[in-house]
Amino acid sequence: MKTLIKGALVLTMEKEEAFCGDILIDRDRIADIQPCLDAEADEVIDARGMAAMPGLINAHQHAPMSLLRGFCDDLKLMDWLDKKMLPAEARMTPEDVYWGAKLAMAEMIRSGTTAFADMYIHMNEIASAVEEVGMRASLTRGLVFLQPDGGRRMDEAMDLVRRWSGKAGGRITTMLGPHSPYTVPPEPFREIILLAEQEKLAIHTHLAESKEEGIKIREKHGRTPTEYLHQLGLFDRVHVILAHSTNLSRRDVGLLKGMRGGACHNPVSNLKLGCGIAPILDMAEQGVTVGLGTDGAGSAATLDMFEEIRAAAWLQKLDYGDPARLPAAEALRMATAGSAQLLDIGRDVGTLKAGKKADLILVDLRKPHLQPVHQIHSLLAYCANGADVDTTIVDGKMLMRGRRLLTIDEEELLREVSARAKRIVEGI
Ligand SMILES: N[C@@H](CCSC[C@H]1O[C@@H](n2cnc3c(=O)[nH]cnc32)[C@H](O)[C@@H]1O)C(=O)O
Ligand SMILES: [Zn+2]
Repeated sequence: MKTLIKGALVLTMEKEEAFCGDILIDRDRIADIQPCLDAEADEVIDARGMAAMPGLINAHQHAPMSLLRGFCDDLKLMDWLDKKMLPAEARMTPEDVYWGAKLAMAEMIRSGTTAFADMYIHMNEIASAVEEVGMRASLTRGLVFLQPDGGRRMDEAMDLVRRWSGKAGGRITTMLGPHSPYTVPPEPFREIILLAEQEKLAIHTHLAESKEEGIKIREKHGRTPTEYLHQLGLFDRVHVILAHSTNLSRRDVGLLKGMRGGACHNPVSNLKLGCGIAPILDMAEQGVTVGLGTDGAGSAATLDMFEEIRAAAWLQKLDYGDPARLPAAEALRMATAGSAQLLDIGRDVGTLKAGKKADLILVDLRKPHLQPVHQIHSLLAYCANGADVDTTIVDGKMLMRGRRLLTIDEEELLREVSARAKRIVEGI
């Protein structure tokens, strides 16, 4: 199966400049990108007036939390989590999680996201939904060690790894997910790191999201959350995704130097929960990879990565009082190549290049807010919204075309989620 995309404004993210050109997709991979291709193809997409760019990659998500969107906003992080999210999650059945994950994927595909990293429960259902829908995902079972559970969570974590690593034609990968410094004590954290080393798995965790977390960890361990994880050996032994990394001192940033993986910045969630501005430019200066994510829709509100790109840029400009900080092209790079590196799939996705997987989107520029086209990076970073995405392709397969979802029955989806969401939050 060959698809030829004709006449797009192509932003490869490999080269600085965009150019008008054609993209040939052969099965799951990009076969060629040239100003003009005269190739045979089973399907030709007329992409004149559209920008083609790598699919956006959401490097930190709790997909089924879409069922909890808008149910308890404007609360402090720890209250939000302990009093609202955890009780609601305790009521979620595996089927709820399946439909919640599908709801999130419908929104992600509609807004140009092609891959995501997820940490949640009932991972078997999330993996099945990913397999069915056609997205790419790095999945982890979130591990919280506040009460003894007889090893159930760890068993589920390894069950996910054994069952699903490399499945769905390689679209699904897995990691281990110790939730955070404040929910995982030193002993289990050490064991997880050891297991990750032995099994060659990466780790996905939350770090230093709120000021309260800093106070908690100092009381318990006499150090900052970053020092705590550093002392456990996390940064020099395995590939890690560090979600948030909001409250980091200069010294903390120094401790990340040389780490594999990097930080996933979630600016909208940080803004909404009043958590602070992550020092992502300091991290990047130390050679630490920075990617972008939304966090679950419970905290972030939407899963539109264009909002994150914009918020990331705005926050750095505001923080430094300097509009030259985090220019448009760099913010776009974080949401594509940066996040791809965090998911450890940078060889295959994150830029458009012959030989790489065909994970890409077409953004329709024929709209008043996206004209005229002086500077395509600026338009995409500062003016575009998820709703401007016309076509979403993952692994060479069309998941949305002309804004119509091709692998999800939206009517059925909306029916399922409204009844389930109501039941889950009743009385909380
Ligand atoms: N609660 C699960 C394990 C954790 S899954 C991932 C967890 O992260 C939680 N979560 C979502 N967003 C955030 C955030 O911003 N900070 C901290 N935790 C979050 C989410 O509610 C979910 O409980 C259990 O009992 O086994
Ligand atoms: Zn999170």
